[in-house]
Amino acid sequence: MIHDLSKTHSIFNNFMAEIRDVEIQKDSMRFRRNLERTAEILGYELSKKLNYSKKSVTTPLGIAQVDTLDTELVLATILRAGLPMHQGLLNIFDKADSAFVSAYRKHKSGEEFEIRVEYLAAPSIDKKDLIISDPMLATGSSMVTVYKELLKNGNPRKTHIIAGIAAPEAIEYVQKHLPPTTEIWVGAIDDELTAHSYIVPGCGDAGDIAFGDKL
Ligand SMILES: O=P(O)(O)OC[C@H]1O[C@H](OP(=O)(O)OP(=O)(O)O)[C@H](O)[C@@H]1O
Ligand SMILES: O=c1cc[nH]c(=O)[nH]1
Ligand SMILES: [Mg+2]
Repeated sequence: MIHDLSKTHSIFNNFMAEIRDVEIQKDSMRFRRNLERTAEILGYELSKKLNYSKKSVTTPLGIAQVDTLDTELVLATILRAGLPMHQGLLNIFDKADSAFVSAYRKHKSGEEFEIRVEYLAAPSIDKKDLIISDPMLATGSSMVTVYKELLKNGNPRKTHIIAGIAAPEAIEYVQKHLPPTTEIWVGAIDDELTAHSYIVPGCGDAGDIAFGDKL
């Protein structure tokens, strides 16, 4: 199931507009903070689909019955660009465990590349709800590769994908390779990919904007 927050009028779209804006992007701290707050909102929307049960809370004046979260979560993200979204998710799911996976495009010839994973630091994800965040879903190959890598640590009960901007190709690819129960929470779905697999209009290279050019 796909949840596209651009379809709803909310302040969320102002944050997405700033993420895309080539002038505002020059302020990398603002870019990172905007990714963080989009993840907070996407995570909040996702939280409505998790499991809750009533608990008694002692207040200074009595006992309150509150429906609180039961679902055990693992928040996974893809280095580098996923880090600000990861922080956003941790801001709201503060009891969750974290998983970090690196993924980068290793170019073979011209436009062709494969995804290389060289770092995985993850807890058991067995029977937990797995949330994988990444600001960009372009071809979807980083996401699918990382998901498969995480399966070395168990089988999640359910998987959620949180992304800022997605290309239609990536949505199709993720849906083909992840279980049918997977839910995709996305800030916007754009038109197309360039020959170098960049999203158009997208926002450019999210990792470089957030953290600077790499050699
Ligand atoms: O859907 P895909 O075609 O796999 O592309 C999307 C990936 O590209 C970006 O990372 P990048 O490889 O630029 O690494 P970075 O975070 O270090 O910049 C982005 O954060 C995704 O991980
Ligand atoms: O458009 C894109 C595609 C991959 N990675 C990015 O950061 N942006
Ligand atoms: Mg990048």
